[in-house]
Amino acid sequence: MNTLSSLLPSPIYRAQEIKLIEETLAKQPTPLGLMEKAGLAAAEFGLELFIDKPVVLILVGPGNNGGDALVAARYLKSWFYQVTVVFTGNAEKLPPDAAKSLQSWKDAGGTIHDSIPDNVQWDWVVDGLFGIGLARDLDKRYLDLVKRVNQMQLPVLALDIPSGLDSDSGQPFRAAIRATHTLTFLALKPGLLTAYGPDYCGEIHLDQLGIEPETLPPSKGNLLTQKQVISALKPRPLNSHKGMLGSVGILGGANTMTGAALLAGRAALKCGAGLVYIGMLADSAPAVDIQQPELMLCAPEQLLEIEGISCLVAGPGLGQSDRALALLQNAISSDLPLILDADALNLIAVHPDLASQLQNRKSASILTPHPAEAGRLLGCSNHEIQQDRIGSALVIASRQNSIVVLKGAGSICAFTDETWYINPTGNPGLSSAGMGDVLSGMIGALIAQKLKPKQATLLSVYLHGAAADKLVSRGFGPIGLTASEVIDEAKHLLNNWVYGKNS
Ligand SMILES: NC(=O)C1=CN([C@@H]2O[C@H](COP(=O)(O)OP(=O)(O)OC[C@H]3O[C@@H](n4cnc5c(N)ncnc54)[C@H](OP(=O)(O)O)[C@@H]3O)[C@@H](O)[C@H]2O)[C@@H](O)CC1
Ligand SMILES: Nc1ncnc2c1ncn2[C@@H]1O[C@H](COP(=O)(O)OP(=O)(O)O)[C@@H](O)[C@H]1O
Ligand SMILES: [K+]
Repeated sequence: MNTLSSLLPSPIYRAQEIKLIEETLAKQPTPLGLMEKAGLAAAEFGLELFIDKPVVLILVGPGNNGGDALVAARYLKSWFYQVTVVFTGNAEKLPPDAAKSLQSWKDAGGTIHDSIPDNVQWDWVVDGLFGIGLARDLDKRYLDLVKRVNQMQLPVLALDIPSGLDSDSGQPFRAAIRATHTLTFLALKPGLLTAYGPDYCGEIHLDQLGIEPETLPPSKGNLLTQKQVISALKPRPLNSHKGMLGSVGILGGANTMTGAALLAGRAALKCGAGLVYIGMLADSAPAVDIQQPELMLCAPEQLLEIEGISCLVAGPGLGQSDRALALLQNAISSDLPLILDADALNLIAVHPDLASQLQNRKSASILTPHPAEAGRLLGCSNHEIQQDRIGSALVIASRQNSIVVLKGAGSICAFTDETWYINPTGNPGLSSAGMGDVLSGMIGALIAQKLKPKQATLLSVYLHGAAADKLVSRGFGPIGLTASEVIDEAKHLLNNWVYGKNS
């Protein structure tokens, strides 16, 4: 069994893909069937977690997730746990493997309750109501069970996925079990990792049921891991100079939003760009950033004339004025790698000519929308984006011929070749103004230092979240975490990853 942080690059499959894999595996002869393995793995994990907690409530649903729970119940009973099994479904309608598991449970002397008994104090709960087969809102009977379990405030081990959570989107179907632990089988599912998934899953563990990951079909989706993102990093040559480390140009900072451009610039500087220029639109733009005088501030029109810029970031505090529009047009028509955030995205959403200009760019474009910006780009609501974060990110990537980072818990990085990644780092401390500006500056810095746009994007997204996680682990958040703190921590982590020092 693996914890999330110990996973190597790990494939993520949507429910339909998992079902196909399951069908293929079911045809192969193995000493133990998949359900038996899943139930045993769950019971063993329960034993590991709750060895001193003997009284367990097990909820069994109407499909194969319920079958897993019945197998777990049988093992736990044989290990002298006091097991109460609740099954409210129709035994006649159980799928064949689950029906066999029910029979084995009964053969082992197990009994079934058709509702949660009153006046019993359980130590923990196994949630085996629904797994990847749930595709519609919970009906009242299951909704009541879910709510009742959530009110118990007990440790809950969810099998495969917390019941009620959509395993593709991470959205609850009206309600979902709030698990303290989720043991997922065979491979990761996106719903565990993005949108509300992390809120409902608790600690995620994976049991591959003895199936070697290499034998699984290739997946378009993968979990981002530290090992993968840092593979492109290498120490600087001793004989380096600032010209080798690239220069980033930031376009933004209109009236009242100068801070956004400064944050992007400081992030670019502290993530290693050799030179950083900021072209600010504000009427009385500062001539210098007193806190960070290394930044070179200029008029935005002047920025676009500077020779030797390696990479442009357009959007932090850009505003949507005519001047902003004209500058953005120029930025898009440049042949530099381009990161577009915030108002640059909002302008593209309302100017189809800009959108088509973007589609035809020869060099890399990286779009970093949050869900509301993504909704504007696709002409739909924020809610619709969140219902299908992966699909939405892929559509924007394909329509705009761009790399896309759909931000928010479990950020999705999507590419034009239809591959996608989910980022496991980050926390609610990042839900504060300026964090997106920092991310765009970081991507700019890494592209300027000659990382490939894909690698620069994946590394920045992972690093941004990892920096926030580190700060929270040291008590600097999540409440009140600031974008400036994230910049400094990202610098430390990056040095640590390259030079292996606890700097
Ligand atoms: N993948 C693997 O390799 C392995 C998979 N395994 C396990 O199988 C699980 C998938 O099993 P599954 O396909 O039977 O689906 P599951 O989640 O149990 O639910 C489907 C049932 O729920 C019902 N139902 C749906 N919505 C409902 C509603 N709102 N209200 C009421 N009922 C509703 C639906 O009824 P129907 O829609 O057909 O009328 C159907 O009866 C998977 O998550 C994992 O735990 C392991 O055993 C081994 C390895
Ligand atoms: N709850 C969260 N968990 C993980 N990451 C988060 C969370 N909330 C916000 N973030 C991250 O913080 C950043 C916020 O960006 P954005 O909304 O554009 O902020 P701003 O516009 O204020 O700069 C994104 O990278 C996003 O993924
Ligand atoms: K479940």
